[in-house]
Amino acid sequence: MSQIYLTEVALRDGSHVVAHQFSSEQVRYVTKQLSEAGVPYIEVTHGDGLGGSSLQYGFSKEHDIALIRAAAEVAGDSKITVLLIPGIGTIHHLKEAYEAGARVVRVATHVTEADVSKQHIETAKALGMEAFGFLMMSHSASPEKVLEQALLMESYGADAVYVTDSAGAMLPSDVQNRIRLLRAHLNIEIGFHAHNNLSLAVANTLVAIQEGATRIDGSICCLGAGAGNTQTEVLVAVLNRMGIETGIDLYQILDLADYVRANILPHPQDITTGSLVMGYAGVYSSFLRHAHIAAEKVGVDARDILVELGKLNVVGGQEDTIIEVAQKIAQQKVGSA
Ligand SMILES: C[C@H](O)CC(=O)C(=O)O
Ligand SMILES: [Mn+2]
Repeated sequence: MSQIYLTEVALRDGSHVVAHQFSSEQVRYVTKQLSEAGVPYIEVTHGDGLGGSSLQYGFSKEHDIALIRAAAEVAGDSKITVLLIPGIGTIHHLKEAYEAGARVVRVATHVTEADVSKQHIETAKALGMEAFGFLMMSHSASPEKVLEQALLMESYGADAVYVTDSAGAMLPSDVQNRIRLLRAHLNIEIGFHAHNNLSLAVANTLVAIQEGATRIDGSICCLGAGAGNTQTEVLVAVLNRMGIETGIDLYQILDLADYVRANILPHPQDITTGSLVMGYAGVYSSFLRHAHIAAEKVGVDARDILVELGKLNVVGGQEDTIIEVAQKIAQQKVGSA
């Protein structure tokens, strides 16, 4: 079986969990340990990507560029990766990130909107970066639609395309159908990004690998939005047992997990009722914290908000809808009392 290349996403997807309050010191320490453990790709950005620090998504404690620079200083042989959602992040942000030391970009679009990634992928390639497409909310489109959109990213010059289970809603058969179809038709590598909202992240990741994905995301201690991602240290142990090469040292990654658990995690990354309902209803994982805040503000059940957001097929970038939905539920409650 081919070598698997892991991207550690705790310093980006985990940014949602810490309300985007990572400091340069934390980023420097974690990046150095990840690099020494042999993790090849380390993603460092605001949870919503370059330019995400805003009223809509939450302000960062420190500028993305300062965090990227801190990581790049200690990254050794690992590559610093950034996430960019066109419209939130711009070409200007991408060039700044490159100058600060980022060498890989994942251009993330909603699964039906790959056409907006063209300019960003082409610019990244012109800068000499690796450029990957990242199709968010892939559970919500048919395998054929995911393939159509992945082919667009390939035609723009992407080096790989990720099937992204943003809501942690995919069943193993959903992963199998999508990765199998992509593997049969793409000439570039395929990646998979999971969320653990239904406790399926490791299992789904193994299905993706079995179907030919060679680029996998993990977050140490599950430090990612919702219930977190595929837990890096668990995945490394499982892949070791299966004889699949990752180049990552198990004991070093376990030591770092102990550090992150003791010093960074604000709370254990359990599958809470909120995150479980997200997987069940197919809601974007980074909405969890916003839904809890809206529920408390308006005095309604966060689960009702999440179920309604699932029905509305709300996508990333529509965070302002969360409070509107909460208010509507509160009004309905008053009306029916
Ligand atoms: C901006 C999102 O948090 C990207 C991501 O990690 C996902 O869709 O999942
Ligand atoms: Mn994610």
